[in-house]
Amino acid sequence: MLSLTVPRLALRAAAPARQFAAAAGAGSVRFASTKTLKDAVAEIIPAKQEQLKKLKAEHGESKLGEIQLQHLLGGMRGLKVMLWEGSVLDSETGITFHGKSIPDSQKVLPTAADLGLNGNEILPESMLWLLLTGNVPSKEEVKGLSAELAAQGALPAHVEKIIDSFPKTLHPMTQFAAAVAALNHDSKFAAAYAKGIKKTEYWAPVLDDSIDLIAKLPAIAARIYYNVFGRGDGKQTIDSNLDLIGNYSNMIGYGDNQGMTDYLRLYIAIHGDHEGGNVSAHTAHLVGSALSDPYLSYSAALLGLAGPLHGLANQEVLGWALAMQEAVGENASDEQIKEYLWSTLKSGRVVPGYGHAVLRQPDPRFTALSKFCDTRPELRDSSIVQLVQKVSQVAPGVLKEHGKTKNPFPNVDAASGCVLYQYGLTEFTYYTVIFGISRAIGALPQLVADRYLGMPIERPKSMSMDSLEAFLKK
Ligand SMILES: CC(=O)SCCNC(=O)CCNC(=O)[C@H](O)C(C)(C)COP(=O)(O)OP(=O)(O)OC[C@H]1O[C@@H](n2cnc3c(N)ncnc32)[C@H](O)[C@@H]1OP(=O)(O)O
Ligand SMILES: O=C([O-])CC(=O)C(=O)O
Repeated sequence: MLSLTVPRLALRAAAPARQFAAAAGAGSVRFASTKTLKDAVAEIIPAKQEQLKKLKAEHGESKLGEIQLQHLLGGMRGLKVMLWEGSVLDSETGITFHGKSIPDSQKVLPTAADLGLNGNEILPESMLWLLLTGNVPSKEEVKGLSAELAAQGALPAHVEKIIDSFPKTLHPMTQFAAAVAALNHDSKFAAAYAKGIKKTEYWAPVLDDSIDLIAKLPAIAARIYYNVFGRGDGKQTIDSNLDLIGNYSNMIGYGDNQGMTDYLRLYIAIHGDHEGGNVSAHTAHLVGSALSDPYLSYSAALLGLAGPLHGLANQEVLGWALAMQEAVGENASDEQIKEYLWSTLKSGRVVPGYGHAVLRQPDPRFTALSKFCDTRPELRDSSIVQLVQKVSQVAPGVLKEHGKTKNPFPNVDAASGCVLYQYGLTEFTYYTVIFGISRAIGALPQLVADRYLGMPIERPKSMSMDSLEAFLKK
């Protein structure tokens, strides 16, 4: 890769980006299509700030909807109350990342093969670049980003010690969130804030911290896996020529399994962002609005992801499907699946992996993961993958008849775990940790945007029932 150490300003072509060079920090710069992610973010900031200014000036008092009591009591469903740049979720067509659907992204984003690596799936680095900048990166840019992440992937000793001190019985997500929070020991943003950095410059150390955190997530996750389940290399070795997930797959002992490594790339790329209102993304944004650094903000997000109605559902799905398999045998008929679904519903539990707060059609992420299974004989022939796919055909009818859920179709969590299981990663209390590596790729770019857009501390108004009654009487 071409890389020259020259003064950054001398090479920068776009005039509006110059004012951000100081915030981006002096250092080396790569020519043309090998610009760094930080350069690429600096370039888009002036236009983004201008867009926000114009929106405020022209529409500051425009209505975006009406707030009814049912919104306050119903988890604020459908209220347009957050700015989120990376992705938008449509209830019928699903997620788009800067306007690109999952199939669009699969067509244009650099893959493992594009970087000369084994595998054909999108690299999460490519998705991260798209989410942060709105642009499709070149292969060279992705390669540069992979190298940057590999260079920062090793854990500080104090974090290793903290992870090693946890009892094996502590849920992997609790360990994950605690280890991520402890990385804030070295937060560049927290240190810069303590020294009095200007508000207009916040975004640069927030981006530095975000990249550093994403770089370290695989090693944290792999160390937890090793400590709790005794699997993986135990040392979290990083190969500087590999992509983020190639390294992660090695660390957890799957480096020789191309199917699993490629599945992890796809999984982590498409679980990254699901607009802003979901519990994990919203939490990162909320905590970040208090100017807590990215490590603290993302640690809080992980604790939300660990809930069974959100990310933990993928763990729940596997446990539920295996219990069904145990109860009815390997080749369950539609009738047996129906009966099992009804027994779950009648016992007052939710069917994990089904329903969604926004989507009203099958989740396109479920479709993408199912398509991955269709292309691989080892997955096509797997009894657990087949069972999960059969359930996805039977459950919507049962859930419609049950008549409660607004969306009877599978969400992403219905599909994600069975592939891990088939590849031998059978410890399903670990599954949400993999989701947690991914969600950083969506939640952290918005923290960077929040800071370059100067978004304020989030503080909605709450009401007691008495104050609501008094208000409504008026
Ligand atoms: C990555 C993700 O986070 S994707 C979601 C992962 N979570 C799951 O798969 C867990 C199962 N699904 C659910 O619990 C829900 O569908 C959620 C949490 C995803 C969405 O919740 P909501 O927006 O409140 O759903 P909805 O408005 O359709 O709920 C209406 C009723 O249907 C019920 N319902 C919703 N989904 C299901 C389901 N899968 N099984 C049984 N009942 C359900 C709700 O519990 C609610 O019942 P209630 O009126 O007695 O409280
Ligand atoms: O959008 C949601 O509410 C939940 C979800 O699917 C996600 O966060 O990926």
